[in-house]
Amino acid sequence: MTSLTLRQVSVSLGHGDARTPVLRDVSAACRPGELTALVGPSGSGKSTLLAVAGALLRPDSGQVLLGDTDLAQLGDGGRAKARRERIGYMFQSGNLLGGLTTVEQLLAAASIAGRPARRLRAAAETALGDVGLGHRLRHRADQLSGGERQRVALARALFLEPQLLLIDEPTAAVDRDQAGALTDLIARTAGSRGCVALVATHDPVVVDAATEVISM
Ligand SMILES: Nc1ncnc2c1ncn2[C@@H]1O[C@H](COP(=O)(O)OP(=O)(O)OP(=O)(O)O)[C@@H](O)[C@H]1O
Repeated sequence: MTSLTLRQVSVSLGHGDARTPVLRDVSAACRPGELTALVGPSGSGKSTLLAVAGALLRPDSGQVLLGDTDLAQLGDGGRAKARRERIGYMFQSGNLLGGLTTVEQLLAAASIAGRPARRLRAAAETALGDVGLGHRLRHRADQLSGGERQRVALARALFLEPQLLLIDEPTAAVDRDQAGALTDLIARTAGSRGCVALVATHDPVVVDAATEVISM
């Protein structure tokens, strides 16, 4: 199983006078199979850390180890491959495609990742069943509630079996009951799949369910 280790990661963002140090020598470790909560005040750099961990942003210095691979050392092609093959994202807005059904959302992600989408329909339906959406396979994203959209985004992130699951504020748009259910689902999935789940959050429900907490 693969862990995520950040060693002395520093990142500055912006250009010229607006250039701002956002992460300074951040070190952290996340174990596979566990939910790790990433907490800190607004603006402390949680989303930036997720972007670095997810090979979306290269740090100015430091190591970002996914297993033995230092993502900070990879070129653009290597980082794109790592994103496609090893990392699943669930970001705040969900980023679903309005005109597609829930099943098609997952198949589109598979296609983008270069997987044979046509052969994965049954697996997509199972993944949606796993997040409690087996009765919403033909609904389009714009016909779903906020919580249902979050669950589609989670199913899509998990569908391609990533080693690393990065999640930004999963419970921001849902009620308490749904927040609990979604958090359980993430923790259980990380446990059963053995993937790292790193979750940026302000929500005590998520923090209580986490085995590790990283404070920014
Ligand atoms: N392109 C940029 N140029 C300059 N500064 C930036 C840029 N993007 C983000 N920042 C700054 O970096 C800091 C960290 O932002 P980030 O989004 O990582 O924080 P966060 O902890 O996720 O916040 P929140 O909880 O509000 O989502 C903020 O102070 C922000 O203003």
